[in-house]
Amino acid sequence: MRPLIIVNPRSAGGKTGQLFDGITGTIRRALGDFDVQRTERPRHAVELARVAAQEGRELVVAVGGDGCIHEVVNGLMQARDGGALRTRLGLIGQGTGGDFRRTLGLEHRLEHYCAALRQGRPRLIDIGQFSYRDHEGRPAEAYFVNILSAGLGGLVDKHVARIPKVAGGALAYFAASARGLIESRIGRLRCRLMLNGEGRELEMETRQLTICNGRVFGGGMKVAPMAELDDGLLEVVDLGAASLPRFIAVSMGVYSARHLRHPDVKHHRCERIEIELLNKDAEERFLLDVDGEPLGRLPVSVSVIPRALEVMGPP
Ligand SMILES: Nc1ncnc2c1ncn2[C@@H]1O[C@H](COP(=O)(O)OP(=O)(O)OP(=O)(O)O)[C@@H](O)[C@H]1O
Repeated sequence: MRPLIIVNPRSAGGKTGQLFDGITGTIRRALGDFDVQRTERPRHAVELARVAAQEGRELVVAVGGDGCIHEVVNGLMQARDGGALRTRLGLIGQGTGGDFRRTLGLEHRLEHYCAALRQGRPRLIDIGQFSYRDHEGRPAEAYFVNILSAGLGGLVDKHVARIPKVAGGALAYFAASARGLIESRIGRLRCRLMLNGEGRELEMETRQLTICNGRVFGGGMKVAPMAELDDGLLEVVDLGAASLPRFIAVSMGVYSARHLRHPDVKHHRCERIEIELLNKDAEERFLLDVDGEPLGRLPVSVSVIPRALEVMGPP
């Protein structure tokens, strides 16, 4: 069957919708004939990708930002649960963040994306599976491909989603981050980690705990440079509970991965982690950021599914 291209026309502040027709010729030269579906609403890409995999398509390409990739991965994984195992994921990054493609080693240029689709190396990568509470407090389950975090990141995402991006994505992120920082609360967490069949329990105070399959989040922050997409492991990075000025200094270090040498920052490794928030009064401000999307809140239980999905990486 022909590849399906799923386009989020709203990504990159709506630029993708305007630009896509202009790049179809280049994509066709790389892929041959394909079908296109544009998303009509949030989470529509989950449905489109699931049906595409159930129909037996060999390749589904996400054209959009990290949110679009997240949704397509969720659709492919839902289909995989029903036995549709062989659909590969391809990427043409169009969003503002581009965090997942950085771990994959894909440069943000159309010819590089097309080369990966045409002659790329299919990589079998791990996928995170998690159960959580949605914004209304109802139990829910989903998958992530890059990074799930609890704390400040989810609060920032919530504000990003509410700020109109007319003034530009970067300004919206800056305003949302500033507001998130001011409102940020320290979470008192109880975590249970499993590695090689052994469990251990940790209590910690933190403003941000990240559970990483990929390396980069927040539009270029190298929070887990040690993460490998296919090692069957999750890297857990705790950014600590410092006062705001010190926490901001730690966070700035994440852009160059300097944070790992900071005494406030702790690193753990696991195959599974359960996280519970002990100070329930912080619940509304200690939120989940999942592949850049504000999905809900704690408690969360996360496990890695080793080598679950094939992705077209660079040649
Ligand atoms: N037709 C649509 N109308 C409104 N929202 C949509 C539509 N299609 C997808 N979305 C939503 O757009 C959001 C952002 O998508 P995406 O991540 O692809 O772009 P971005 O935010 O520009 O990029 P990045 O996440 O890399 O910064 C997602 O939450 C997705 O659910």
